Amino acid sequence: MDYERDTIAAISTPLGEGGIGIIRISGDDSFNIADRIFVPRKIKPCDMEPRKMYLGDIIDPETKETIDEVLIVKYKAPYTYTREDMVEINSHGGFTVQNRILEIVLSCGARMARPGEFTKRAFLNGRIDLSQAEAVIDVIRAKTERSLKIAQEQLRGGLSEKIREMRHNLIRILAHIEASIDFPEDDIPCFDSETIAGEIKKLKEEMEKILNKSKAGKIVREGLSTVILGRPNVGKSSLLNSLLKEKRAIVTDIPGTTRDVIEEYINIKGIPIKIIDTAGIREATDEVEKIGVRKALESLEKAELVILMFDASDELKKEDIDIAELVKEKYVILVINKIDLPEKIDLEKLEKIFPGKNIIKISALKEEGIEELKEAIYQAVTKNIGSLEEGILITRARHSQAIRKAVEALERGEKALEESIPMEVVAMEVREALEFLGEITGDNVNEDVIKAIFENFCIGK
Ligand SMILES: Nc1nc2c(c(=O)[nH]1)N(C=O)[C@@H](CNc1ccc(C(=O)N[C@@H](CCC(=O)O)C(=O)O)cc1)CN2
Ligand SMILES: Nc1nc2c(ncn2[C@@H]2O[C@H](COP(=O)(O)OP(=O)(O)OP(=O)(O)O)[C@@H](O)[C@H]2O)c(=O)[nH]1
Ligand SMILES: [Mg+2]
Repeated sequence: MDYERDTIAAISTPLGEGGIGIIRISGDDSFNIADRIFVPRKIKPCDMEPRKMYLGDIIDPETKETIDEVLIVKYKAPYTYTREDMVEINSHGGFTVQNRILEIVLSCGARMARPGEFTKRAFLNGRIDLSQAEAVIDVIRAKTERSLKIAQEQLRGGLSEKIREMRHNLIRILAHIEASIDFPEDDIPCFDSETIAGEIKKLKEEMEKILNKSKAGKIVREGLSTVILGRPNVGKSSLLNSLLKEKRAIVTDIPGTTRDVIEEYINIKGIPIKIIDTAGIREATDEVEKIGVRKALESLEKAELVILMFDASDELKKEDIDIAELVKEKYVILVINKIDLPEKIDLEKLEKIFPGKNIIKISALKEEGIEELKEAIYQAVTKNIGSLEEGILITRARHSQAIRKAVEALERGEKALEESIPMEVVAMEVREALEFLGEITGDNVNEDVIKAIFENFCIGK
């Protein structure tokens, strides 16, 4: 796969007020551009040692106007992030100053980098594989220390190693199969179909074990989406606020206050939980509220966990029961709010609707029972996803799909073995499995997939 060899530039730090801002340049022309726009205090860029910082000024080569006092670093290929010549300009961190410097760099012939293009070049130049490149953005977006740890492990090459090892084993199996095709009369025991079947089974089980934890991986990377549902005024927004410990959502005693869907992350023991506050569900008459209710129902569809809320200080109403019907397919935590007020709710009736289900009693207003609720959410997560601790964790649907397809290919291979279909067919399936695993590391992946991955990056990465 080839790529454009032009020189690219971007602001790699967030735009806005900051101590320092970094503008990055990568490509053959990087050092030339630096020479034209940097006036050193002591050493000219062409005489600068790589990876050393030098002080000087960025000037506009047209007007000779000084733009900023900066530190500049030169990186000589191939020992760089992209494996191309690179320059980093450490300017003051300000919107105008950084943009001005970028414009000057571009006017000297660099092209604005597309999202993820530096990392894409690191991948295309073979410094990192595709799963490591994906880990770069996962590190940046990690929501909890647990997410970060897993992303760092993947960036280090942990997943790549595992995939390489499994591919190596597949190649070994393939060699056995091919030997049995080429020399069928040689009755060497380790080449018989039973041994091959055993080897395939072992590898398939290993892949299945990884797949079993893919849900956990996805949750650690993306968060568990948890929707708070209930009829108007039960205290959904109050609960969101007390979980966040800030007044994020509007709370009033008017039923139908929340209309938009509000999403915020909380961290429960290192697991990111996306809490979604929604409009109270009822037969709305108001046009805006109707849209809110529709959005609430859409959130329910996508949610992995439902916090179903009832008002302890009020009777169970038809609306409550209708909502209970809606969540039947979901993992539900029952919450009774406003326990600081006299209890009016018919708990027995509620228990009948949800037999055997634990009910958590809280007061969102007085912040009582919130820790118990968090513990229940954590329990729901661990019940749902199992242990996070040991072994390799895959965090992306792209990875689990590839492994699933590899497992399916191996299953077809096993079936062919059982049915004594020619060994060539078995070999073909093993080769397929090999290719699917190669999608993860990018050894075998099409350009559209690569494009889609890097499009999701931020600019300057
Ligand atoms: N200023 C700055 N800070 C940064 C980065 C950067 O590019 N610039 N990084 C970027 O995101 C991260 C660091 N990651 C990096 C990874 C590899 C190489 C690199 O040059 N690798 C070469 C040389 C290895 C070596 O000297 O040991 C290589 O692997 O061949 C640079 C940065 C975080 N902080
Ligand atoms: N006494 C008491 N009042 C509460 C509690 N939680 C919420 N409230 C009150 O109940 C009213 C409704 O609270 P909200 O959080 O806006 O309820 P909601 O479910 O988001 O309502 P909608 O957005 O209209 O669906 C407000 O007046 C809150 O102060 C609680 O634990 N105890
Ligand atoms: Mg609300």
